[in-house]
Amino acid sequence: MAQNTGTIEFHSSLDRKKTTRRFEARENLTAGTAGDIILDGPDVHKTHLGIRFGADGFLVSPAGAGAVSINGKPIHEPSPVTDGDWLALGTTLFQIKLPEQTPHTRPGGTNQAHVTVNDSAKPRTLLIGRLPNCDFPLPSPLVSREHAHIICGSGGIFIEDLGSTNGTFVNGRRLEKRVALQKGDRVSIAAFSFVFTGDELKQVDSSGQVRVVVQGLYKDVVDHATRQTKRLLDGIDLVIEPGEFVVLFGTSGSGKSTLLDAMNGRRPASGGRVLYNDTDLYASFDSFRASIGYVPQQDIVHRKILTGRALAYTAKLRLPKDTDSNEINNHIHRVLGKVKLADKLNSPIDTPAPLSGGQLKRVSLAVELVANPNILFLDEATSGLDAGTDKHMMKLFAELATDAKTVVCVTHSLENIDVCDLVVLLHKGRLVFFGPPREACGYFGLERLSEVYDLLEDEQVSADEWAGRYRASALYSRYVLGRMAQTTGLPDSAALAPQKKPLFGFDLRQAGTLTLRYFDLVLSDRKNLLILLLQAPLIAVLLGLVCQLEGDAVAKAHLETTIAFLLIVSAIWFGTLNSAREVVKELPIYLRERSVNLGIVPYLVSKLFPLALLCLLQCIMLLGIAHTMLSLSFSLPGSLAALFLAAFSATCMGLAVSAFVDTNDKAIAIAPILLVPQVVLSNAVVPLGKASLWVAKSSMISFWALDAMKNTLPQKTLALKDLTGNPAVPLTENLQRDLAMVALLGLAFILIAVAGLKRKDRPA
Ligand SMILES: Nc1ncnc2c1ncn2[C@@H]1O[C@H](COP(=O)(O)OP(=O)(O)OP(=O)(O)O)[C@@H](O)[C@H]1O
Repeated sequence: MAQNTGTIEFHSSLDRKKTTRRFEARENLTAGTAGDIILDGPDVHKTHLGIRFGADGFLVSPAGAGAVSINGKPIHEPSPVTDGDWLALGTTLFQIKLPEQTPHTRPGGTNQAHVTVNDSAKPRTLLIGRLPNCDFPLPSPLVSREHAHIICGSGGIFIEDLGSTNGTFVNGRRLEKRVALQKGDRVSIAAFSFVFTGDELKQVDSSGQVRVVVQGLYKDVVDHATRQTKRLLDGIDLVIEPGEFVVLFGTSGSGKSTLLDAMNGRRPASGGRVLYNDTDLYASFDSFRASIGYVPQQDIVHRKILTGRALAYTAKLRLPKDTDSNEINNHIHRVLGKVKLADKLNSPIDTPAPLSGGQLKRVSLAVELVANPNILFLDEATSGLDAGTDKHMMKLFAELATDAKTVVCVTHSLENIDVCDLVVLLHKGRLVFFGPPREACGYFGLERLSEVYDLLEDEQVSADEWAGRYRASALYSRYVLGRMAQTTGLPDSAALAPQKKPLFGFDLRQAGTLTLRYFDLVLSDRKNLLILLLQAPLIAVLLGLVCQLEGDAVAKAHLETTIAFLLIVSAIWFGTLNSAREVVKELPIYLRERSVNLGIVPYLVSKLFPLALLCLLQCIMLLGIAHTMLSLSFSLPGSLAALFLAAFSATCMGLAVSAFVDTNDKAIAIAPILLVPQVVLSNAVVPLGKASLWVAKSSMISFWALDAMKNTLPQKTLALKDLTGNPAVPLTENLQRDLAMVALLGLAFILIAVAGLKRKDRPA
């Protein structure tokens, strides 16, 4: 029997906005940026689509010149749409939902929710990608244009990744080669999950939304002070439905950050489980990595560059390689609009007109939203903000949740907690309340929720008792047990060990983007750059004014050796101080990017290349001025090579320091500890004994660089003998070997820097 009314929903892939319209029978409407139904997108026309509801359901057709396709097939006439279809208006995809219609497979077609892959005896290859014209369009910025192939042949059904940036995963394992799909296999691409039923790849979640189940979670650590095992979380059970905004609060030290990090996989729990859409998070972490948004307490944005540029670099680092500049600009406009900073696109984050604390937090949030995550974790994202800004931020988080993102936020401020769907209250690592905020006061018998802290601190009732009371409550039955009952069994993938990140993987594009960003940062901080560039000429002029090359040939040779020593020490000083803070000063950003997809080697290369250029400029000025003022007799190319290599190896030493420490102060404090031995063991200040000579040869840049400098003196100077008959300029090795040793030490420091950064991968 024909229905009199029908509802159609358009879920935008751009911002996950849902647009719903109820139709009367035989009603005709248009959709577009100025149609009866407003649908937005970069190339959506004012009236782009005609829609008619009748006895055959919904029929859509192009209403003007704009291209329309359904599931990748262009249409020119009225064509039916069914639940789960992907409708493309230009390049903007909308998933159609027909709430009153049972989902079914389009006959002979490729309905997105249930893709029949072996309905043909003929071998065929289906393309999965983010564009509408794919056989299998997955509208997410994290999906590559040509992401994966499904190959249906007589030997079975295979899946193959096409070199995508964010990977194709089968049962939580990133695909490295073509594999045959087995019944029950879970395929994940970005936040989309499918189960292979034998003849269908069935989408198990809609539009990539995330449902979180936390079951029996506990976390043990060894307390460094007492050497005893300490339980930070105990028996945590929660279920968060897709699109819910959940606030985590509790007394100080109650385990909020620990729980947040256990739920997002940054610091996994010791036991229990965390499921995202019924898939074990820890076992399949790599498949979720790119689609989890995380805003830590510290800002994750470089302050020295323009807002739009900071976001563009993030987009280039996180989005697939084939994302073009138009798409990146669209994403930047989308996220700045979302965090209500559209007018700050070309504003500097820091000077001359710094963004406010709230605006800075919103930029950090925008950084995370660039990849359009489906689940967003915010750790005290409103701390330090005034009450008004806190309110705006909380409302913003609630709006993000209405865009079908699951949002979990730790906060201390309870003033604006009403805007969230559910609150989690922790006390001494135990769950003492999980339910709607408006029910919390009634549950605890309080007038204001802020009084709950005093109630919990009252030692008469222990944390275990509070947890027990909650487990016995109707709220626990409704919000934990009731929801938990809808969770399917633990998937097989839970048994898998997480894949290790390759240590020496090198992504040229990533290295290029990071290098450009680093150049941008160095050039934006003009005052600092000027100070760095002025150091060398100032020292060179000082040397030129103080030193006089006087006396006989031997005295002059000794003086030139002393000047060489001073130049080498200056170069080592420049190199170390140029780099000693370069990692640690951006540690929160490094850690966040590393947790997504940052490679250690591309990261270090991006630092080394600009810093090498800086060293070269400094050494040219240092040597050029000193050489001219003092008429030195060192060969210019040879001595420049020795100076530059010394400065560069010292840069590597500074990076190694920066990679191991966790604060700027520590980096600055350690630098002299490394620099003083370079002076003492250079073989220029004090004569070296057997042991000290061995230490100098095996670890001192200054020892080999000074020997290299001396080797560039003219032969007649090197042939001079002093009064005792010994060479006036004693040498240890020839120039090539000296330079090779300096380079080798630089390489060793780079390896130490790699080890320091690798160490930071360990969860706390
Ligand atoms: N690695 C660790 N070893 C020992 N104790 C730890 C470790 N990590 C956290 N803790 C302790 O566990 C407790 C919970 O820490 P967590 O940071 O999760 O609390 P929180 O509720 O977020 O605290 P706050 O509100 O003060 O930020 C704290 O008492 C903390 O000192």
